[in-house]
Amino acid sequence: MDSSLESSSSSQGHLARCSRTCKIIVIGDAGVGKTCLTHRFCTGQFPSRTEATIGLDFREKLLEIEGDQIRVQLWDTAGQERFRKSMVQHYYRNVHAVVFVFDVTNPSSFCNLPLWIDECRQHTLGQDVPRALVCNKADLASGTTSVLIEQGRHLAEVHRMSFYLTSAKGDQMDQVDNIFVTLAQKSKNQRGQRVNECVPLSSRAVTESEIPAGKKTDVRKKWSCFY
Ligand SMILES: Nc1nc2c(ncn2[C@@H]2O[C@H](COP(=O)(O)OP(=O)(O)OP(=O)(O)O)[C@@H](O)[C@H]2O)c(=O)[nH]1
Repeated sequence: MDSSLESSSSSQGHLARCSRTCKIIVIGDAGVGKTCLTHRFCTGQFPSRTEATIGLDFREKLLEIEGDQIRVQLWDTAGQERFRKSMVQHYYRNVHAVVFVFDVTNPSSFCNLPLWIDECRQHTLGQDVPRALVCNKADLASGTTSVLIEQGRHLAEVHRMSFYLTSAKGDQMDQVDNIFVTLAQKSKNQRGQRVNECVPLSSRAVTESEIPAGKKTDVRKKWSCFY
């Protein structure tokens, strides 16, 4: 596992020859910090302002993992039911990994996790798809939140997911990186067992045309890491 790549013509050239895409969806209640986590991973910054996600925000980052270039596509989904209804099918198509997020200061975001896990199951995502459970806003954790954190750990264990206690806002960038890099690595290894070669860009699992209309260009303008 290595560093992420800077945007450069040489890396983009190589990417065109040999690239794998890893689509990771980030789901959970409204306001738990999905946008902030994905933004932090892609830019290294905590956004100064966010608005409720409508439908989907799309961000991506190029990683080099064990000598292979991986295009990590993060699908930051809407937490509010009214903003996600029409998009749910898009979220789950060709997913390689899933991140469930709850907010350490918001017990109901934890109580709702079984609903999110169930939604995944209904879209035929089995337990073999690498998944992580993230307890976010660790910078706001206090004595009273320790029970929720332990419950989170336990739930992750029951569902055989990795557990992370993170803050999109805190100093430790590594914590946030770990979530996505580890999932991308697991997904790569899993797929490597099935297909032991690079997937050409033109036939990769998630093509840009699959990103819902209206999301591609404006999101890239705002968020993309290497365009
Ligand atoms: N203190 C603290 N605040 C955070 C953290 N992550 C997010 N927030 C704040 O929580 C609020 C909601 O964050 P978002 O990232 O927009 O939440 P979301 O899950 O994407 O929400 P929806 O798009 O509505 O589903 C914002 O005011 C963020 O500044 C964190 O790690 N620590």
